[in-house]
Amino acid sequence: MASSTEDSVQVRANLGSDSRRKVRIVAKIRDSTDLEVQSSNGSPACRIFVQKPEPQSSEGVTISFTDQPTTSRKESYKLDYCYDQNEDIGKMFSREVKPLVSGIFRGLNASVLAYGAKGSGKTYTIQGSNEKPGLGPLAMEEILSIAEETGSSITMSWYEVYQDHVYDLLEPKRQEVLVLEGAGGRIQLKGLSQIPVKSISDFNKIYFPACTSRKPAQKHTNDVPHKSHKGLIIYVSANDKDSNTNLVGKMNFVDLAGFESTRMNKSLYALQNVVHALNANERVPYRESKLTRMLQDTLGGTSQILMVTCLNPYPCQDTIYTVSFASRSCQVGKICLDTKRTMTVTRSALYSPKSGRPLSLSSTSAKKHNILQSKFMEKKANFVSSEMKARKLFDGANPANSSVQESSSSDIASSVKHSIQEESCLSEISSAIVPLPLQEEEVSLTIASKEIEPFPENEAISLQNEYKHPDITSVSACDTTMLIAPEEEKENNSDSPPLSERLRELSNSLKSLCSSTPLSIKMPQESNNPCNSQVFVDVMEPKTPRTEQCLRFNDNLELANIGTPRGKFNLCSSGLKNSLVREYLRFLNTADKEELKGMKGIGEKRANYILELRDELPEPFKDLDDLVTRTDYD
Ligand SMILES: Nc1ncnc2c1ncn2[C@@H]1O[C@H](COP(=O)(O)OP(=O)(O)OP(=O)(O)O)[C@@H](O)[C@H]1O
Repeated sequence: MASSTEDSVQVRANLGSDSRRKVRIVAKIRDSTDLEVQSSNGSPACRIFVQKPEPQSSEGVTISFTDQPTTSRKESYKLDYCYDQNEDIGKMFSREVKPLVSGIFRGLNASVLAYGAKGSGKTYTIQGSNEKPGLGPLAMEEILSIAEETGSSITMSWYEVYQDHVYDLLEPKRQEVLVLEGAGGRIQLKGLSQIPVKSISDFNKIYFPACTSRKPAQKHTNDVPHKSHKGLIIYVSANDKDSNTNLVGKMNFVDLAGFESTRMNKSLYALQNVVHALNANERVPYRESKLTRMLQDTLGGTSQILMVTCLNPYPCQDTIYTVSFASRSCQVGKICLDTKRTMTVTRSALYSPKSGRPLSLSSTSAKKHNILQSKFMEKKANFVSSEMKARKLFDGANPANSSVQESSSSDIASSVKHSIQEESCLSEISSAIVPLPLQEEEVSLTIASKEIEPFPENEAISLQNEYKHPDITSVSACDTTMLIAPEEEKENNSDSPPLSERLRELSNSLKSLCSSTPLSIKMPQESNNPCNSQVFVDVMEPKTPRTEQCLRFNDNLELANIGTPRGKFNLCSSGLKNSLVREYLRFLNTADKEELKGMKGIGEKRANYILELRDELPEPFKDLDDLVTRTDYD
């Protein structure tokens, strides 16, 4: 067991200057392997620099990279702390994890998550080995020693999450575990074994063979790498003498799947959103994946959370992405100017508002671009029919629907104007965003970063006016964060509507758009209709047409026929509709009953059905079709 003079330092309590944040985020730089040292010839192409504050300072560290391969710009990222190659896991345990242990004996929960690119040291950090135990075994040792003194009992579980299914790793048959949500949001892991642990040698005998046995829970095809998350849960059952009650606390140590910015694991993506929402004090989208659902009670409420961002010593694009994500989650709601020219607005920019997916910074070849484009087009074509089906949800339910249909285009326009403006301001960036087809368990996105130029001066001025931020001078690749940033600024402003209100506004706009759509957009089956091909031209076009950017609403827009301004809007706005659909789905996946009922067209009955459906479906609503089948009930 590592000991350190810093044992007593309650680093956990230090979440930088922002006390609202729930998740402490530290980095750990892995030791270089001999091979890495040899192949770099002593002068690696890119290095990590860590600038640390004074030892007792509450300021975080600043991480930067030399010769950033993807952006050729010098960015710096702030985190709560960074453990360099000279600082071992024992030291990290003493400073970060040990202070959490006493809370577990008081009935609190905690999560320690290791996140990072492939091979960055996540398993080393969480599990370690018999010789060099990681944070999990070190915590178990500490917990066992306290349990001995206090007479508490300790049990453990060991699980794997693969392709949105949870498996019991202590069961030889790798039985599937059901994640159930009980009263008061209590998570029950049905079928997960929990075995008593009396000593650390007992634990090591169980844990390390289980760690090394990489027998997959399910059959994996040869071409898909086995990327799973593994978690160790340590349960403490302690007797509280004062109240004579039994307190149960648990600690969840999760070794997350290796991260690749170009092929994002779906549950990792969901976890990123959860971490971000926790730190930003926003509604937390736990239901977006099995992993986040099952972690809900060790992440939510009074839980203590530590995220360890593992870094390869010779950074690559994934390393920069990892640090960038971690830093954004650390800095939510703040704006930091990294260079004279560039601005990073740190907000929930884990995904592009246009694609709803995470962004990465690699370049894409033209060939791949074309293949993806056509797949993307297919998806968009389906979207038109989903959109039509989605109308069913509202048409039947909303007695006032006719008035929605009859509402003038200028009404619709004013309600979505803000979104359109945001979107059009982003068109330069979004033009370089190429969504890859969805894998069963992965979402992917690549940005051809080289194609992204800083915004022209006049657009920066328009952003400055629109978002009332004097520091905006230009925006470039990494700064896609700013797409959502204005909202964060508004959230900080007490006069501004909360996020839920904005989502409601967006969804109402969606309904208005859906209601008016048939007037100008025909169903895709009518393939000889020239209107359809025009719609798809818009969909296919990888570079958002400049005209869209210029297309502002005008009070005299006429109701639709394809040649009118309204018709043109319908043709050009599929991106907007798509974006609204995504916002709406996000709302449906996370809103509580009262919020659902606040939506036009959703009453008590529909809200109940949506909530039931959310519980029944193995994953969140991904498409409006997911709702349609159930909305036929009335
Ligand atoms: N701090 C460290 N000191 C020495 N060796 C390390 C350290 N961290 C990791 N390693 C070694 O680096 C290699 C990769 O580490 P590890 O398997 O933990 O990475 P990982 O991020 O879990 O990989 P994957 O994404 O494939 O699961 C292993 O051989 C491990 O022993």
